[in-house]
Amino acid sequence: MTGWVLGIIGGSGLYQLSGLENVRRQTVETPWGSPSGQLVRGTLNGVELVFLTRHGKGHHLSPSAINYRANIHALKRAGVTDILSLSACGSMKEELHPGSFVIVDQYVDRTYAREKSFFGPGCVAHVPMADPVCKRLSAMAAEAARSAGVENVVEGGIYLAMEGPQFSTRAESLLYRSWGMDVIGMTNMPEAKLAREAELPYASVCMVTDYDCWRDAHSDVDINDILKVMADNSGRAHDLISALTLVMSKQERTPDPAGIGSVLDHAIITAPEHRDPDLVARLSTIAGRVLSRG
Ligand SMILES: CSC[C@H]1O[C@H](OP(=O)(O)O)[C@H](O)[C@@H]1O
Ligand SMILES: Nc1ncnc2[nH]cnc12
Repeated sequence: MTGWVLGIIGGSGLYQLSGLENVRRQTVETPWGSPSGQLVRGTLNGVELVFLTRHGKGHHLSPSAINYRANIHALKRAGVTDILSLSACGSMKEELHPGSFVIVDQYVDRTYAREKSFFGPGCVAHVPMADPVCKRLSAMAAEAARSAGVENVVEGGIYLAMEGPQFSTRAESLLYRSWGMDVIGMTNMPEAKLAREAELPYASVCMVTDYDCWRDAHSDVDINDILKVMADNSGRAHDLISALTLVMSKQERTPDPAGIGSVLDHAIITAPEHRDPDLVARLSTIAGRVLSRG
């Protein structure tokens, strides 16, 4: 064992992991409600994995209905050290053709109907989000994607997170393009923000399924086309995960060099005597490390 416990959040088209050994399923509840489904634990290449399907069994949760706080809490409670997200996404750039894997490194968050923080009245925290993903895990994921034979692996890119569930209008799509966005999806926010609050390094592999609707009116994004491309992508996503665990199995985990694991040290600004004891209790898994200091 090398200290890595990899949490995997599987998005559209990635509903289970194959090849896991010693599989255990856990139904968990959290102070924020229920996660999307059971946690599936097991080992791959000797590395402990905890898998969660983002949209739940049979894809019954829309992006706005996903309980992102419960998902991140459940993974933290399960002892994961790092989170890898796998997502379907639309492309905003000609060169990011369907089948490309973009390891995004920035976000523009346009979602508005979701709970975005574990903190709130009675315990306020402001964590840094300038670099929203873990550089180390992203680089490892990119390397793993290349060894899985993905033809176009792109390191870095801006993900526009939209509320959905409807796809964008053509005017919106053209606007996001003019902003320089690379890919578009509906789920990585507030997931990445919550992972940061939970002091968990997060990286996101975005698998391009379509050109949204900016490019060619004859091939506007369509859910059936997305699912066909995802079916192709999911084999490579499995190979990527396997390659990533192989690297992890040979490398002892050290704390994230960017300090993500201690980001709450200076983020909580509510004076101890003004903290809401109920919220503090709900925060014990996420922030107990610092809140217990008083
Ligand atoms: C099924 S296409 C739209 C859907 O797919 C993406 O979800 P995920 O990130 O979980 O793969 C996208 O964000 C939308 O929610
Ligand atoms: N074009 C698109 N817009 C938003 N989410 C997506 N997921 C996959 N393709 C998408």
